[in-house]
Amino acid sequence: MGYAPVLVGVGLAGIAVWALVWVVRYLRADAMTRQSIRQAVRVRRTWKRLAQMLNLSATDKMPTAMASLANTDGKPIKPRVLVPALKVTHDAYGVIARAGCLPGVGLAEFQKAAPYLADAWRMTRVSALPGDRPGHVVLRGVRVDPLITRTVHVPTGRPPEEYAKWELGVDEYGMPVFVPLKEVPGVAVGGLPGFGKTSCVNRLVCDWAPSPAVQFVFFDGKVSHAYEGDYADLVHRAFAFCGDDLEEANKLFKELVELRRARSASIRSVLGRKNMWHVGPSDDWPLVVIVIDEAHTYFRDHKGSDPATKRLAALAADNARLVEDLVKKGRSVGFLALLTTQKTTGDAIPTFIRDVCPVGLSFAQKTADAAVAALGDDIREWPDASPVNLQDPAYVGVAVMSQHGRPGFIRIRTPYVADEDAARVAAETCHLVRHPAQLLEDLTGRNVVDLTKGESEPPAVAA
Ligand SMILES: Nc1ncnc2c1ncn2[C@@H]1O[C@H](COP(=O)(O)OP(=O)(O)OP(=O)(O)O)[C@@H](O)[C@H]1O
Repeated sequence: MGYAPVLVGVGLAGIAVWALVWVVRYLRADAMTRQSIRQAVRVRRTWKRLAQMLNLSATDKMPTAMASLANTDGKPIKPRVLVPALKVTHDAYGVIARAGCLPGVGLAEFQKAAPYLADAWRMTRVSALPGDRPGHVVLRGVRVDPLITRTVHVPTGRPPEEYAKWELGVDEYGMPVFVPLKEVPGVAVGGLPGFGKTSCVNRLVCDWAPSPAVQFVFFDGKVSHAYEGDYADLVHRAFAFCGDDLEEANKLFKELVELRRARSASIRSVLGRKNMWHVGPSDDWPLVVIVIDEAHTYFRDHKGSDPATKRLAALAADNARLVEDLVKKGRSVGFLALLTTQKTTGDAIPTFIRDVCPVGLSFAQKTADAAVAALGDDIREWPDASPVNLQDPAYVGVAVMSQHGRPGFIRIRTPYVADEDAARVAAETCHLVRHPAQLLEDLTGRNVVDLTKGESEPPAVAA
């Protein structure tokens, strides 16, 4: 008994420290997070009652052994009402609650109750998703709509922890969205002008630029010279750049196809594998990211019978053939093509290229047909997610993408990357630029053109 005051004192001190931590966290949080903290407190406080009102509880009529032992007066034992255990955390957008399932109360019941939970918790939306462990669900409540909350991404300038992970932004529940681009040969990004395509690609370039295992080449169909356009700063991190000149583009595409063929011819002797992704990109064998912005410039059919127009038409057809080669055969030897265009219809990006790009992303579109061209026929079955609904200026920077491994589409708020930040990253990382053809020649001791002839196996080089 003599220890009781000490124990009470320790308990009170613990509570005081806990309260102090919370007060400091609350005071240091921004206005949006503070509101979420208050909401999280209310969600916890009202959960027991609310769960029962929404039929998210179970009744256990069988008395527990302890209750039976304690029941000495023989009165019937009252059934127990079980309420799912709830762990609530918060962020700037709202709350994240992890709930345990009960007999008869699972994911389907939580999904059914989601609109009522949203009303009770004063949220714009509540979603119920499978939890990270079996028998659990995650309830995500957002107070502000993450899709119309503009965000900014400041690139760290540090190499990415994982290769080829494309961090895109947050979904409509404020949860981070990323796409693994390992083993992906092509990405097609569509959307009306000024809705954020270039900014979205900028982010990828800025995030990956600090890694020497990635080399970039830019095609910008909107400008004649690199210093004029969106890539004026990023170009310093590229081993090659091409503007809207079809002839120059054709030459550069041809060089890239030569490089692709040379890599295919030598990959086994250099890397000891048939697929670069089995070992991952390296400083000597980097992932070659080919950004083709305003792609329609290079592939558009030119109609006319005069010699100049015929020549342009021939170049455009040849460009399409070359890019098809890079997308269809480049994956295993470390090529990734990122094509952006305003309308991903067949006249802008030939369907034989677009249809082999496994990842498709669309910013706002004007018509349902343009949405189908960008995202496939399935988008007709998900009208709520259609990029046609994103034409309001509030949705600049919002894209639609098909869900990986699940039916349906997700909408993503991509962040804005300021030009100054892109310039900073490019300046800090420009010393990492290497021409992949030169790197291959250093590895094999042979010229890229000789390698593609394949008359004999190139000399073996240690991986
Ligand atoms: N994610 C974003 N969040 C907020 N604003 C953005 C975002 N992305 C772009 N913007 C704004 O929209 C403008 C146009 O963006 P961007 O150049 O990326 O569009 P685009 O779709 O590539 O257009 P175009 O087809 O004409 O090249 C930017 O200058 C910026 O002000």
